[in-house]
Formats: sequence, structure tokens, C-alpha cells
Amino acid sequence: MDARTEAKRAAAEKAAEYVHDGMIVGLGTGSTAYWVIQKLGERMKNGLKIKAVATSNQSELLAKELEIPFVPLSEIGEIDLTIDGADEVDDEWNLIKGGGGALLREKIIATASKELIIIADESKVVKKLGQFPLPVEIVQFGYELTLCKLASYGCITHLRMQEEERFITDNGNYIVDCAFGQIERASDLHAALNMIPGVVENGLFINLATKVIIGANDGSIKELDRN
Ligand SMILES: O=C(CO)[C@H](O)[C@H](O)COP(=O)(O)O
Repeated sequence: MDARTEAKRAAAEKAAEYVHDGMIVGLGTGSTAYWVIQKLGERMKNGLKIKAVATSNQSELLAKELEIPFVPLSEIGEIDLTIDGADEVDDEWNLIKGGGGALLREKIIATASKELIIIADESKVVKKLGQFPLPVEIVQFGYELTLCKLASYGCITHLRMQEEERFITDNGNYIVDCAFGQIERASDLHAALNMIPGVVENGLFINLATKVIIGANDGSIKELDRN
């Protein structure tokens, strides 16, 4: 395993320590969240009792293979703890997410969670968000027009593709990756983008993380709490 993968795994396994019996746990999406799901599957074999909700079909499939039981969203009011990855984390713990295309479900689950632990390797930590193109989920109808509107906010848009086909989210929508460069006022941009008809949600996660756990390539882990 390379150092970066090891860093992701270390952060994920640290976060999994915050999961306790009886919790409803939100499972994130991506190569870092993968390690949390693996760890929880292992702990369940040793007696841990939790119920899960997932932020993507991919994570749900993996968790079901590991025999992690699920609870329908209609039966819960709140989620105790969600553990998820991120594409960028800034000084104020604002995030860019959606590199895996799951940002809408990730945001719905994050917003319904009492605690959101973000896990990442150190390459994701930035002073200002925006080097990673911001993923935006848009409906298919009139997508060319929505791309123009997005571009009018000062970004270069790229409709996400997968093996020559347009990438389709679990919700049947497209993803546009918007290269803004440095984002100065993430909160304002978040609000403005979501006002565009055709935009379902964008990958800026403002003020949602309650803990950030960063794995470094030297094997150390840094755990940051909100004061
Ligand atoms: O937001 C996400 C998926 O939509 C992921 O959490 C994000 O892309 C980070 O992924 P990885 O852990 O594979 O680097």
C-alpha cells in the first residue's frame, strides 16, 4: 500500500473509533470512506451494533457485502454520526466534495447528521478552496443553458464524462466540474450557484464538518476539533 493510501486508511480507522453501539451512522463515498466501511464491517463481526445509511449506491453495495444493516431514511429523524471524505478542506473547515459524484446525497446526509467527521490525507488540506474544480450536480434538461449560467460566475465548465459517456449520478443527473481557481467567498458562491435553475446542488460544504481527521504520509494523524 502506498503512503497516501496508508494515510487515508489511518484517518479512516481513527474516525471509526467514534462509532459506538446503537448509533445510526452515515457512510461516506470514495477511496477514503472505503476504509471506514471496511473497518465498521470488521467491528460488526466483533459485536458492534449499528445501523447505517449510505451516501451512494457504491457505498451501500460495499456495506451490504460486509453485512452492515441499513435503516430506511423514512424511519429516522437524525443520523448520529457521518464519516466522509473530501476533495479539499480549508482553514475554516469548508469543503469541496463531489469528486466521486455523490455530493447531493452526501450533503443531504451531512445536513441530517449530529456529527460530521471529515477524513482525508494531507494533500486535501488547502488555504483557500478552488484548486480542485467544484463539482455541481445539474438536471439533464437544458444542461447547455445551465453550463452557460455557471460559466457566467467566472469558471471554466467541464461536463463530466465516464468512458466516452456523460457521467450520470445516482439521482439521474449530470455533474459539471467548474474550475474557479481560488474561491474567495465560498459561502456567497454556494448560495449563488444554487439559485441557478437547473442546478440541483453544488459541492461546497460550508460549516458542516464538526471534526476533521487528517492522515499524513509519514504515518501520523492530526485530529482537529471545532472549539
Ligand atoms: O465527495 C466525495 C465523493 O462524491 C469524496 O468524499 C471525495 O471525492 C474524496 O474522495 P477520495 O476519498 O476518493 O479522495
